[in-house]
Amino acid sequence: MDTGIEVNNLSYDYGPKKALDDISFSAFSGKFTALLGPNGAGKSTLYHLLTRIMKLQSGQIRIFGNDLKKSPLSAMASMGIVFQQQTLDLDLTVRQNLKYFAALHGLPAQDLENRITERLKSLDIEDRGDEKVRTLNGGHRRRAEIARALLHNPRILLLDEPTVGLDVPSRKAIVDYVHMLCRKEKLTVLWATHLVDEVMQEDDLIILHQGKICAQGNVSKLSEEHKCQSVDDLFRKLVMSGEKA
Ligand SMILES: Nc1ncnc2c1ncn2[C@@H]1O[C@H](COP(=O)(O)OP(=O)(O)OP(=O)(O)O)[C@@H](O)[C@H]1O
Repeated sequence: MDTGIEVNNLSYDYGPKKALDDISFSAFSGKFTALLGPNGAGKSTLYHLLTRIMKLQSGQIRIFGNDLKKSPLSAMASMGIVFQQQTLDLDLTVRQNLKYFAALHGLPAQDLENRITERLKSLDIEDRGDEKVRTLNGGHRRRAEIARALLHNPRILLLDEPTVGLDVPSRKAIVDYVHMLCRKEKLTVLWATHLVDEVMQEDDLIILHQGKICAQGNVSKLSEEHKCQSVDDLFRKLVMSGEKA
């Protein structure tokens, strides 16, 4: 199993506020790694460092073995990103948004229409392709953003709380789709959430709390080790009670 993301001894502070405190973890190809943490745990800070929106202060990030600081372009080219805040242009159609992204990233024009169609089909929104994003509901907007993030066939998909504000069926559809995609395309998925029901038994889990990792590993193994029946139990035990893994 290839290591898509390797984070070593990463710390980040906003002045006196320590947002990440010496965290280390790996995320692997073909694995859905859930980064679970309550509000303020440090999830967005980590995503901003992984996507180079913010500069590293201390620690190291490797993307498929390459230091993100030393080889930023190849690392970034292998990433698809879905941010917490929606970033589609509401007055463009779904297809226009995807084409604009392709142009910005210098993707070849050849066969682009077909590739867009394929991605929209796989997310079950092909019929909405020529509609302005403004007319779409939150779930369909999110699917369009995922289709866009996958257009350049990245090996890593980073999603920062992608289901915030969605209703339960839309949430479930997106969670299921990304799990399926992860298996099928052997993607390294890092999925930040504060919702325990988005994590499945076969996933890898990182529990982040107040900038520190309180547990990490395969969900089934962690549940067994901590004698927990569910991710919810595990989260309560480790985060609420402050027990260390
Ligand atoms: N620009 C900033 N200046 C000062 N403190 C900040 C800043 N951004 C984040 N923080 C603090 O750093 C900590 C981690 O925040 P971060 O946004 O990374 O957490 P999060 O897990 O993504 O939370 P949320 O789910 O609410 O977005 C929090 O205590 C937050 O208040």
